[in-house]
Amino acid sequence: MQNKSIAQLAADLRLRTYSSVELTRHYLERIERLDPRLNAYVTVSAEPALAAAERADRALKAGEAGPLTGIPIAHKDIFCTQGIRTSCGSRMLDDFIAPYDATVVEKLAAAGAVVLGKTNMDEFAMGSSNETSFYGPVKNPWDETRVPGGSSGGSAAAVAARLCAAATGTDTGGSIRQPAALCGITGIKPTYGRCSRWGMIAFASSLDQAGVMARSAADAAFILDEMAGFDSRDSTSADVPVPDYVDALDNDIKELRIGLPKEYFGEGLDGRVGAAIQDAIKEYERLGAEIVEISLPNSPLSVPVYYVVAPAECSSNLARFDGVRYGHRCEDPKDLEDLYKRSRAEGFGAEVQRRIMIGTYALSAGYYDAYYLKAQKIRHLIADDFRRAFEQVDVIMGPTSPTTAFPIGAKMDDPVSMYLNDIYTIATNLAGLPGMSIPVEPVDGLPVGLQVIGNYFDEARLLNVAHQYQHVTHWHQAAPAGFE
Ligand SMILES: NC(=O)C[C@H](N)C(=O)O
Repeated sequence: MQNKSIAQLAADLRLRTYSSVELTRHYLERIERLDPRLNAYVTVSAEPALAAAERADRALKAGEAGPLTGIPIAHKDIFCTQGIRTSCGSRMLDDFIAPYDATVVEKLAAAGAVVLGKTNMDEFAMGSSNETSFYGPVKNPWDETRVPGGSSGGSAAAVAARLCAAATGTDTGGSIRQPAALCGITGIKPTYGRCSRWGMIAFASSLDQAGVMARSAADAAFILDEMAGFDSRDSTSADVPVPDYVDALDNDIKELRIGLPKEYFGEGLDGRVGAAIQDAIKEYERLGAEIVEISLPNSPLSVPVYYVVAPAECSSNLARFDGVRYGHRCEDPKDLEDLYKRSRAEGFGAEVQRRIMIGTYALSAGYYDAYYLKAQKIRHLIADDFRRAFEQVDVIMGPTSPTTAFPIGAKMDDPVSMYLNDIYTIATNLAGLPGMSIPVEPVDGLPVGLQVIGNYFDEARLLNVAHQYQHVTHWHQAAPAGFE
């Protein structure tokens, strides 16, 4: 069952080949048996999952089922779930149970999806390897000595290891696409504002966006169909009509114009990863696409710009965790200042503390113009590069990440080399554009992701372009040994 697509699972559920309760028990059994190897889940919510599966079975019997009714999924532990702990990968929220569901959670529940549990992640989504989690690193199912990427590493590993049919993720600088690439799955970060951020714990609010991690573009389309849309509770939510993503999958891609930014194929890119990407692009040429060389001249500045803007917003967003209202509170504080200081020092891990300090510094009087304001100006230049590129091409392609999955521990002492994992993904967030990662031919048995970037609100085209590749290749179907 775990290798079937969402469309196949939905068809089986309708024909009563098995019930949603049976399917849910099957996944729960796999999680119990296999997840101790991976640490992909922080919380498994077996009881509510089985109750939701029973409701789904009743809806299926009554003929009231939608495409996701009874399909078991997982949520990144950054989405608030009423009654189920939401830790955000942090000691700060180790015992936090939200009194409400995030809009994305609410929408998927309304569509009948069953939630198996909450997936591990880098603390407050800060990281590219899942090693900053308070709950310990996640292992990559393709090689358990390596990282799964991050910050949505638990979701990526759970999808790759068939411990759920699909999962939610969030992407601030690459957190859906990079782990999708490193775990050999399909991930889509929609346009900023496409999915509601309400109830999604904030890291950098002008960049954060929810999206989908699945085994194929078709599966992702089914989930995004239900997740996307305007939400009046999120002031940055986009009031733009949502097309039917599943309907668009089979569109013809002949004469598709693909832009290859020269900056994405230069120094820093592993040669064999680059060759795998070039092979995938040749496949697109065989499908009738036209290749255009383009330039995104300001994209090399995206990592430094991000590491001013994201920490600045993080330092402001994370100020709310003060030990007073909710979150970790230190024992026996002497006075209010002691309460703040110790609660925050004990509740936040090293990477989160580093970002709060960088952000506070960048926003402080006297430095604001030199850092934050300058970064915002360059952010506009980066967005302008894309605007010009999309006058010439329909989509942009390149590698998602410069290397395959690296060994656990390899980059933890060197934050800059960790940050460079997102060299190809961050510009998309700064511009607010949608991006995807899809698996291509692996290198030494380790997955490689092709990144596809689209114009604003062009998710339907991204999913269509990815689906057409997956129609003629089988990389997305490969399962890691031991998790088939
Ligand atoms: N949240 C993200 O998109 C991940 C990015 N690597 C970061 O550490 O900020």
